[in-house]
Amino acid sequence: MSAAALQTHGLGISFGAFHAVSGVNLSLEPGARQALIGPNGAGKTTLINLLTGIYKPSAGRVLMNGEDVTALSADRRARRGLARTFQINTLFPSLTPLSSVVLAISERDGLGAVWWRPLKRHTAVYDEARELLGRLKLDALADVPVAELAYGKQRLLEIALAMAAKPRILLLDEPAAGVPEDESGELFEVIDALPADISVLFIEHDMKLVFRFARRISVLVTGQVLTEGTPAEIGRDPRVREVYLGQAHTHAVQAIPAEAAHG
Ligand SMILES: Nc1ncnc2c1ncn2[C@@H]1O[C@H](COP(=O)(O)OP(=O)(O)OP(=O)(O)O)[C@@H](O)[C@H]1O
Repeated sequence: MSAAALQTHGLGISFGAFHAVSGVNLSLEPGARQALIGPNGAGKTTLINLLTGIYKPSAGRVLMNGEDVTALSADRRARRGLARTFQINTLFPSLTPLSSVVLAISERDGLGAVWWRPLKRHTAVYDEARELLGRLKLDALADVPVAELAYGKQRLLEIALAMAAKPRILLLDEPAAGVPEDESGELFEVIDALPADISVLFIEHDMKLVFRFARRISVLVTGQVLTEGTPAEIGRDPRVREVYLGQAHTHAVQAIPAEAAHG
């Protein structure tokens, strides 16, 4: 059996006496489309920060493709194929999608400013950037300044920038946050259609999107994994409904299908 793309054993972090994440065993299979859900303050972003190496854990281990990367910096993990996006937009508003992706590819390749390159390499970077924009359904908008793009398109561009690093694992922190409902489905369709060998873990509060796109769901509550399973298993788990009751995301409870679509 091949090793999980990403795995944690007993992962935890405390801020003073507060255990923000504790005892987390998470496994992301190759090609996963896995959701990480949980009420506000459950520790989802903190867990992503532990996975990427932004935070050093107080306990436990992180493995990529079976190799222990717990001691590696965020940079080293990124170079091994771990990429992420943030809850908040981090784009340069005056650049175009094409120039943004060209810069990201150049950074990956450790190359300096693109205009100093031999023409052949220069063309290859632009070709790769255009192909990536096409994959993210942004090709028609390649030359429009970022500030003029619909917010859903900006969020897709963030994913394009993460993809420019050629990751094997992609962590998406609320990719549809702030995106109007009519655009968020399309955004997740693009995520779903990313290459099958890329493992995706996404944080998402909208249960309709979670149950439509996740093949597996991990539920985090007060820093611990309450349960993990297929959408069908999670949809019929009364404990999951219970943790959402009384939370700001009460509307999420209604959106949890009794019989989830995926098996
Ligand atoms: N650097 C830090 N120092 C102290 N406490 C922190 C730190 N980072 C996170 N926390 C706390 O850890 C808890 C988990 O926060 P986190 O942002 O990971 O939750 P979340 O599940 O992502 O929430 P949301 O869904 O609202 O984004 C919160 O109580 C938060 O205040």
